[in-house]
Amino acid sequence: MPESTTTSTVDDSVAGRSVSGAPIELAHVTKRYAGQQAPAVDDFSMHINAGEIVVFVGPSGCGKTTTMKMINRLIEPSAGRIMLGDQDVTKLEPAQLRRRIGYAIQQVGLFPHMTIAQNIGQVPAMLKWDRQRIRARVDEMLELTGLDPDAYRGRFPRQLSGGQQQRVGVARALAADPPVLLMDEPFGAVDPITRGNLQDELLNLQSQLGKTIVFVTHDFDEAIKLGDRIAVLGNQSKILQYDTPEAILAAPADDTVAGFVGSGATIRQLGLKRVHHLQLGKVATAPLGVDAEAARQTLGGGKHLLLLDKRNRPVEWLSARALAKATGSVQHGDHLVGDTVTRRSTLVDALDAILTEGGGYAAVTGERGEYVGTVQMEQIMATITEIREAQDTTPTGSAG
Ligand SMILES: Nc1ncnc2c1ncn2[C@@H]1O[C@H](COP(=O)(O)OP(=O)(O)OP(=O)(O)O)[C@@H](O)[C@H]1O
Repeated sequence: MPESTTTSTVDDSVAGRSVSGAPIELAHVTKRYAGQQAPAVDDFSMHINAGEIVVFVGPSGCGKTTTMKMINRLIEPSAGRIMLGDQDVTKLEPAQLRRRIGYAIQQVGLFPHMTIAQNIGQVPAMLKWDRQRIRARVDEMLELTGLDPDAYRGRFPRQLSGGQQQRVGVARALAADPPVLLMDEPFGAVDPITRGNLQDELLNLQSQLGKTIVFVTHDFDEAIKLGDRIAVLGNQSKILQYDTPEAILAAPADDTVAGFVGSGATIRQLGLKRVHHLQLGKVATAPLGVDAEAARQTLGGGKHLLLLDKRNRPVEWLSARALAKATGSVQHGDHLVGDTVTRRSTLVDALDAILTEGGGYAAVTGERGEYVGTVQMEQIMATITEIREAQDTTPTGSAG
């Protein structure tokens, strides 16, 4: 007798990553809005692998959001079929669909009169989980998205920064452990530094969770950073190219896609490389409150001392010049650490952080924000030179 195979959606196609997501299949999907001549989405077909992040990128009004919202039936397709694993989404009950598909959007959409815990626990509550299980899940989700449960579960949305609200939005979308996550410009409304951090956190989370994620953005650099695959869409959601970021950058399918890749191609290639591809450097570090004389010995001939808090997180830079005048215990540096990167950050993020910091390098932090090393301007410049040299020797059109 053949061994029974489950209809489990686990797929090990994403190398080295655990996968809990389900594949999505869109077949000949069309959307016609009432009163519109042309369809907003015209005969769209796509297979999305389980456990991958697929980014829809394209000009405003091309149909990205409409296409995505048909997957969870916030918009009903006019024609075509959408399968989630082996289930036809049009045949699922709305509650079942919400459990299977998490949803995070730019406007976040947290309920202002509900606490953070109530917001995150909303779908589990709808699914009638018992209170203890909801409470445990809320705390787990807050931890996972980098918010201290004790500090945040009882707060209201207005008591959080924009970036923290986005984290709660992601926590809420993940609360019922759906295999699929739809994200519509979820980081669109925050400043560039917070945005870079949220992107890093999403990648970190995804490496643990392996969901199937459909992500909509206008921003091609965001697509390169997050996407296992990018779908470049034209009008009426026509798929101009659907491939890995590397393949699209190396060989854009047509002039429109090439226009997206644009003249900043070298910088964009830099967006494919991550900090973990580089050997991290070191600077002298010392805890806040260090004795000035001991700090001078630690610094030796270095230009800057990096001051760390109790949890080894970088907080302030202290220049050799300022340290020379210091006496007693050092409580402050001469400028705050403005931006840091993680090993998952791209070299574009690293370049940004280095320019923000102004000293020729930026601190790299680990999973809990602790200092692990530095990335230096010279390393970025060397990588740019390598990319340019490779471009000069790669014949056009070859996907290297
Ligand atoms: N409810 C609606 N009724 C009629 N037309 C609509 C409706 N929603 C969207 N459209 C039209 O459908 C097309 C696709 O819109 P959609 O919001 O999917 O595009 P998009 O690529 O997500 O745009 P953006 O990047 O600006 O958010 C647009 O021409 C839009 O005007």
